[in-house]
Amino acid sequence: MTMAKRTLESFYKPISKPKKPRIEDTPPSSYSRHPSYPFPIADLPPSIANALPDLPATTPRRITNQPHLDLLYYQPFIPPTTARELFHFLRRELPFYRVQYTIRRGSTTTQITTPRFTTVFGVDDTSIFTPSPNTSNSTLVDSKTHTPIPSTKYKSTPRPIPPCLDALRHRVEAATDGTAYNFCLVNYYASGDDSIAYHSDDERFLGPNPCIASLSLGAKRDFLMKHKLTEGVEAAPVKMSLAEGDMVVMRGETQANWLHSVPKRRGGEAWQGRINITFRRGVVPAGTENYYRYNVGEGRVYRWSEEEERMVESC
Ligand SMILES: O=C(O)CCC(=O)C(=O)O
Ligand SMILES: [Fe+2]
Repeated sequence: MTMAKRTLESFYKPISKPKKPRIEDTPPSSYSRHPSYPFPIADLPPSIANALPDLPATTPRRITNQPHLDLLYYQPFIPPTTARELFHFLRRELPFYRVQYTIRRGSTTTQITTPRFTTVFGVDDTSIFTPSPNTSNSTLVDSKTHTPIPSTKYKSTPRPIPPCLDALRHRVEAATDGTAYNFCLVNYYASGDDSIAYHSDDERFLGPNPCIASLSLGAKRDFLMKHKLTEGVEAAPVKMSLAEGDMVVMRGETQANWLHSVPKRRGGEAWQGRINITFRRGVVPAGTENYYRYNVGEGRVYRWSEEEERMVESC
């Protein structure tokens, strides 16, 4: 075994002891458990939880200057210090997936790997998790009869929104005219190579004129919108540079008429990673199946490693 080299100078300097964290800096984390979670999910630390009642940080700008477009733009919804802390917290504490699926066109099948990490919590309007102060006890019941859901109702395993995201949901609901959201989808774009292609968020699952609230944390990325272009409609494309803490709410006829995307990006700060959280209200079981199929899938669970500074397979 070789001894670690020390410079001559260092022999005359006292070796600094690693700093012991002060008790008040590191309150013990509490965790929420549920049989559907791959591991317990931490609750928000007081430094973030105590900042939530002050949201939104600004009043939104309403954008309706294009046909069928109805957006609310908060710049920001969450102020910088809290947004930074929330970004690191969620990246570290949530389970993520890199979903693979195949698409069949005629006789050819193509294997697709979703070009970002995803995760989802929630269940559509026809079912509800029984409210319980302890997440681990909450079970799925019919939202009308309150009788237990038969295990055959869903192929997927719906998961209750963990308290750390539920607290955020309450603030977002209060800010968006009391819209009740029952789904929380989270995307993690690890670098500029990660993206989401042009799409609209399907009316079939969300009902007509759905309201979708979309929060950005971490690296700034472009959010592009273009009209689906029905005959005789002239609409200019929209480009927004979404910064940490910003929130865009898409409402009214927006989903029915516009597509949106986050394109791949060279350079900039994209390599630092970006989290996007969308809150939505699913109305039919098919929506639940679709969201779990494409945002959780059946593959491996990933978890952020502070040591390796990347998503690693969780054991
Ligand atoms: O990352 C974003 O800002 C958009 C995400 C999105 O459109 C989606 O998850 O449906
Ligand atoms: Fe979307």
